[in-house]
Amino acid sequence: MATVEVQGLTKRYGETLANDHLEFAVERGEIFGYLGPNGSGKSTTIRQLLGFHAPTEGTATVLGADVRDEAALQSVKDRIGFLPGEPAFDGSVTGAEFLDYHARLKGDPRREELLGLFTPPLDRKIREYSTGNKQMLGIVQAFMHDPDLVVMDEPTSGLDPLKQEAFNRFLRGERDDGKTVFFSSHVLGEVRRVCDRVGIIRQGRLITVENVEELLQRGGKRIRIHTDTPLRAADLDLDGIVEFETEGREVQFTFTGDYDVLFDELTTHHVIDVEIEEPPIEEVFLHFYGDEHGT
Ligand SMILES: Nc1ncnc2c1ncn2[C@@H]1O[C@H](COP(=O)(O)OP(=O)(O)OP(=O)(O)O)[C@@H](O)[C@H]1O
Repeated sequence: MATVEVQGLTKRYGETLANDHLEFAVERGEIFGYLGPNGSGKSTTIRQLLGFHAPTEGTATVLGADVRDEAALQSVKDRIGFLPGEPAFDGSVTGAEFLDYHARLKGDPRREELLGLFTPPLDRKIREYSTGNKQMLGIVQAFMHDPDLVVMDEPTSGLDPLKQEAFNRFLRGERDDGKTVFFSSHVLGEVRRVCDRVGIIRQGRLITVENVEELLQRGGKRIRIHTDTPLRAADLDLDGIVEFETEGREVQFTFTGDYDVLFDELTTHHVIDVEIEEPPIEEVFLHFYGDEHGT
């Protein structure tokens, strides 16, 4: 049985259909990214997986427990770690006191190991913490009892790039040890660096579940080129160019075609500067998943 199995999961808040008959599974030993723009329904799914909100229709199982069955879910809770999107810390306690509290609830065999990697200032009151320090404290809390499944809502917001990389390395190690990680994000770059597969949600509906490599191939890259004479779209008549924009001697477009063909073409122009970036997530949704999924 998969570690997480979502079966027709549906959640309505009044008129809002926040999750619409979702179907997907997260296998043991994978890092699964749950990607979607703001308000698409990611946190709603997470709240149901953890039993905070009841599904309107459908259900999910987590480590074999049906999320509608409070007793079953309770029996697997100490095998689950959770990092909320906006952790509600009590600012008047120190980081150490916060971890002590959680340790009493579920244990902390990996606390010291995690504090070697993530370094919140434990003796200070949480109200004095920076966003990144709070995030690190939340990460230690989520993993210190050595859970089999960790669910995280936008985990790397606030971490600096070095800590983010340390976190990604740590997650890969957990995955290799057979742990399962489910995390939501609205940042394609965050998901691509660490996830094996990604589910894309938009307006409550699951658009696709893909391997990250496939997603990136479909998503293309945003390319910005500065030339000494203005380029027009017609000068770059290549397959795979969309969203072409020009401003003075700079052009920008999203490219999903063959890089060799693009670079050959560019040798016929005098290029002063080139930037290649991840496309904005909305563009991936709009251009590669199309309007039939609802805009
Ligand atoms: N408790 C609630 N009551 C009413 N509507 C809600 C509630 N929680 C979420 N919603 C609505 O459900 C939809 C999905 O919200 P959700 O928070 O799940 O999105 P999200 O993808 O997690 O967004 P973000 O990336 O901004 O956190 C939104 O339209 C939101 O306004």
